[in-house]
Formats: sequence, structure tokens, C-alpha cells
Amino acid sequence: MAHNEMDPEVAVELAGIRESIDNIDAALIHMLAERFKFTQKVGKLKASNDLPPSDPAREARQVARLRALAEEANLDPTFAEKWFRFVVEEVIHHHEQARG
Ligand SMILES: C=C(O[C@@H]1C=C(C(=O)O)C=C[C@H]1O)C(=O)O
Repeated sequence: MAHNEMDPEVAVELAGIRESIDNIDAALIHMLAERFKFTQKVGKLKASNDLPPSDPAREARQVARLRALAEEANLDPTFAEKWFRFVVEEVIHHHEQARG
């Protein structure tokens, strides 16, 4: 079999696994969309009460919690923290915009 050809049984197995990956990716997009809906509400609340966009103490608690959850789930805690900080950076950007 040529290097770039796939055994039909392998192709079927791969397609089945990829269906689950596609479902998980779709769920992640929906969960992120919901998370941003709630963080936008926090942004409005902060803007109308003259509170700062970021809350480093809350972030530190969340980082500790998520790192522990990642360890329990056999997910790299450094990756979990990177993901969280990436999302929070976008949230804070939204909160700054909400302040006008
Ligand atoms: C959403 C908030 O605003 C910011 C974003 C956070 C987040 O996305 O988890 C956490 C803390 C804040 O820096 C909040 O204060 O709860």
C-alpha cells in the first residue's frame, strides 16, 4: 500500500473517532459562547458600578482551582492555565470596551 493510501478499515475507524472529536469541538464552541454571554453581563455590571475590568484575585483562585481539576482529569495543568489566561484576556478586552 502506498505511503499516502489508507486501509479501508482504518479509514472507517478514523472517521468514527473524528465524529466524536467533531461533537466535542461543537460542545466547546457552545460552552464558550455561553461563558462569554455571562462574562458580558459581568462587564456591564462592572461598567455601571465603576468597577475595574479585571479582578486578579478572582483569576488567581480560578487558576488554582482549574489546575487542580486538570490534574485530576489527567490534563496538563500548564495547558489548562494557558487556556484560561487566553480566554480571560479576551474577556477583559470586552470589559474595557463596555466601560467606553
Ligand atoms: C468575569 C470576570 O472578569 C474578569 C474575567 C474573569 C473570567 O473570565 O473568569 C475573571 C476575573 C476577571 O478578571 C469576573 O470578575 O468575574
